[in-house]
Amino acid sequence: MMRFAVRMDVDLPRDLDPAVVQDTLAREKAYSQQLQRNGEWVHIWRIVGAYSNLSVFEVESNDRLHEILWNLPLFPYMTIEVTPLAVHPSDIHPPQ
Ligand SMILES: O=C(O)C[C@H]1C=CC(=O)O1
Repeated sequence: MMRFAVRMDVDLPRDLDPAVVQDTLAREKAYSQQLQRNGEWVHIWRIVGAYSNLSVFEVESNDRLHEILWNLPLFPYMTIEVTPLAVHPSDIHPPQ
């Protein structure tokens, strides 16, 4: 398994139809929660003071992470930064 920290910054256009915004946010929540249930989206944290999140993904490949991110309903309105992670040698709770 490969682990990644992903920062997502959301920037919704101010003139976007409110019905489209509502539908997109509902689909984004369902999509995110499904991936959390299946174990690929391990953590999601709000970044204080920003319409942004910091998430950790555990996936089988770069291609799988790309597929997940590409299919985010909010993808057209996001800037995404991906950081690959390795286990730290000082971690007293290293992942299995
Ligand atoms: O609110 C966000 O950070 C954007 C997005 C990521 C997951 C989700 O449900 O919404």
